[in-house]
Amino acid sequence: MSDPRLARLKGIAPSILASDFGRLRSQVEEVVAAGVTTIHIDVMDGHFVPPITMGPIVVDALRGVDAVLDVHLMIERPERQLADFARAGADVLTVHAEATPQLHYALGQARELGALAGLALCPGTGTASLEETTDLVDLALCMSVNPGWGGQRFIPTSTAKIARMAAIARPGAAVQVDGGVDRTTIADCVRAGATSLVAGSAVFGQPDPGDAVQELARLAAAATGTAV
Ligand SMILES: O=C(CO)[C@H](O)[C@H](O)COP(=O)(O)O
Ligand SMILES: [Fe+2]
Repeated sequence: MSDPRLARLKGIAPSILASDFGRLRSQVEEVVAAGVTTIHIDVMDGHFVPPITMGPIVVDALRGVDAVLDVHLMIERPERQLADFARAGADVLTVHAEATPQLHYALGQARELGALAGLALCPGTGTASLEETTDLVDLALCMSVNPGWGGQRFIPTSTAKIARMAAIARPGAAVQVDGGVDRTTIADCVRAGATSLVAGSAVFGQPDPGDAVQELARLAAAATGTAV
């Protein structure tokens, strides 16, 4: 039987990186009330990418929110931290292929800890690691910017890569795109096969995040003729 969290991974996944951390919980509840079923949490360690953002205590602070907590680990050797994030309430643990020589182990570990396992690929990384591990991958993440910062421009070649990853991903897996997803890029991502659309600036950078998320969802649905 398919994990019920996979169904909730569909649609817009607001990234809290662009939120106002002084009122994090209420900002998250605002987008959940607007229909969102996934919250994207960007963890950066100052090594894999230069910035340092948040750790398990922020995941724990969002415990009980009515959404899948989707944790994008931009950290080196993520297998060493997976248990802490799982204990904090992560539903999805996404690791980067570039961050560990133990990718197969890390994906299996994420599942053993009760989370869905995600595999992220940077823009310069090919899809071979997804081919090798696809049976273990619940979420295939195509980075459409170089990881590390919100508010960057979408790299246009990403749409072709989304399609390649969607073709490799196991049936039922989420295909996620992250970086520069906004009103102008979202339709192409959906047409290419993305089922989960991370948006930071295009949601929390807007005057009304609830309205912004609903507009993005409308554009995504219009791109396929169905709701995503
Ligand atoms: O993983 C990330 C950056 O490394 C973020 O999820 C992503 O950049 C979202 O921000 P925006 O929608 O503003 O591009
Ligand atoms: Fe992210």
